[in-house]
Amino acid sequence: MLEVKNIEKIYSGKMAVNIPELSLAAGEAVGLVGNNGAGKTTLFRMILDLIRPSKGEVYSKGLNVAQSEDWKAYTGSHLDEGFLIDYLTAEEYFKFIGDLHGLSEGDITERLLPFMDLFNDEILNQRKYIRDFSKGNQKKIGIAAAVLSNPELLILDEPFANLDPSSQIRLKNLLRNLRTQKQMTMFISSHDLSHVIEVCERIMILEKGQLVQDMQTNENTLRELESYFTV
Ligand SMILES: Nc1ncnc2c1ncn2[C@@H]1O[C@H](COP(=O)(O)OP(=O)(O)OP(=O)(O)O)[C@@H](O)[C@H]1O
Repeated sequence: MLEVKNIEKIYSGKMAVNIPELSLAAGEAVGLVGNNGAGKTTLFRMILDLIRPSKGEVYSKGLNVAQSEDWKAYTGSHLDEGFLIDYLTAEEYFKFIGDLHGLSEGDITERLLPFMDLFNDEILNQRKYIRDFSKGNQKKIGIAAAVLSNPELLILDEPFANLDPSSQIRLKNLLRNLRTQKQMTMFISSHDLSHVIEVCERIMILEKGQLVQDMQTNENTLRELESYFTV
């Protein structure tokens, strides 16, 4: 589904990302963990062609993301609130995204149903612009918009950040359901080790721009990660 080949990103002479090889199979859910500044967002930005690598290429289903637009039709992503249109209401934004994918109002309503628990009556019918929502609620809007098109590939940067504990658990369950019901391929970065392990069957550790570990999740993974990050 996704292949990264010999990718490098250099900022002001400093290597931010340096990954010779990385691939995600269709249907796989992969968690990306790493300390602040490890390069997670930079990697996602290159995968989504939001920034160009200094060297190397990203292929989505064999298409070079820098040379094709076709991958955008089956890719959903939310990296930060910059993805949102903050002068729209949540409903207007969902309609905008739905229109891009040819969805009717009925389709949008139906596809938002699994988000009702997560939305907690604080997102729809609020008569306010996205810019006036809390950071956590903006994140919920962004994640729902990313999932709205029922993408084959879903990329989320720190989806659990800024969410209260109940919302984190609801989001975790929602992502797990998307995996099992729709076989969505997922690439998710997180500082929340326990949640990301529960959603993803494979975990990669990024350190100073390099992939230093790539492991299948099992009952020991949380302990292994905690000991890795204990300094
Ligand atoms: N536009 C930029 N200009 C210069 N340096 C940048 C830029 N974007 C990122 N960097 C640098 O690249 C490195 C990786 O940053 P990145 O934001 O990708 O890390 P991250 O793993 O997502 O961190 P965090 O967990 O704090 O969000 C950092 O050293 C950062 O300062």
